[in-house]
Amino acid sequence: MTLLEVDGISVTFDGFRAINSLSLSMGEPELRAIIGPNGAGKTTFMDIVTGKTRPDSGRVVWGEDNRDLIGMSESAIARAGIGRKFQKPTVFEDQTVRENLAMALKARRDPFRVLFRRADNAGRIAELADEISLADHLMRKAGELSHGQKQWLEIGMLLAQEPRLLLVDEPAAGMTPAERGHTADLLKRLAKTRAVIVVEHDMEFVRRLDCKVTVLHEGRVLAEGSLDHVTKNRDVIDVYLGR
Ligand SMILES: Nc1ncnc2c1ncn2[C@@H]1O[C@H](COP(=O)(O)OP(=O)(O)OP(=O)(O)O)[C@@H](O)[C@H]1O
Repeated sequence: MTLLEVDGISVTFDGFRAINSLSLSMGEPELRAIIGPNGAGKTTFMDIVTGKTRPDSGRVVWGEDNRDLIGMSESAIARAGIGRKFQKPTVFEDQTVRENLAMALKARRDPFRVLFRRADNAGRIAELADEISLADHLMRKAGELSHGQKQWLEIGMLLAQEPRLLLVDEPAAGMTPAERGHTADLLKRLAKTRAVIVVEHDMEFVRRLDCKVTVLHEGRVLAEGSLDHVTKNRDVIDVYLGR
């Protein structure tokens, strides 16, 4: 089913059109990589979907009841089920992995959870830690983790919110090759039950994701398809070679 339908959005900053009639559709579940040269509009696209930037025109249609997200606050969009992972990890370094995950679970405002006071928080923390491969690190301070582990912890904290769509910005940046492989596997696993959009420059990483790729250029979709398909596209080659 279609979870997110971005329909003809445009944004202009001081006369410069950063997003130009961009349309894109995401299924649930689906894993999608968004690539594109610097300034292509990838960050602005995520800013629009998460409510940080309001487009001048177009619609962002969400979920079964076709709700238009435009005009909704960032927090309302997060509550509707869209989680965003920024490039830099923002975990609480002085807290343990367990405490970070517990805080993220507490932040989740689900009326049913409040009503029934779910006693299985410890169980959920264990599940989350397992999912992000930090089960053996629950008592460590987040500040002691490697860069990759911090990124996974933050993904775990987002998962505590049970998002239906996860936007992940350059997850492979700064990671060791082993961490990159692990992160690709994690994202592929997560995308089996939800929608995951990964914005990434590292083509080797995108190849490992083995998913549909959307190439952005000058604020619009230049090509879409498998990585092999888009990298054979003449327009894509020209853009990447700067011709
Ligand atoms: N708030 C703003 N004011 C003015 N121009 C902006 C603003 N935000 C983005 N832009 C411009 O819009 C264009 C798209 O930027 P954006 O950051 O979305 O690209 P990107 O694909 O994420 O690039 P990168 O890969 O370098 O992160 C760029 O030319 C950028 O300079």
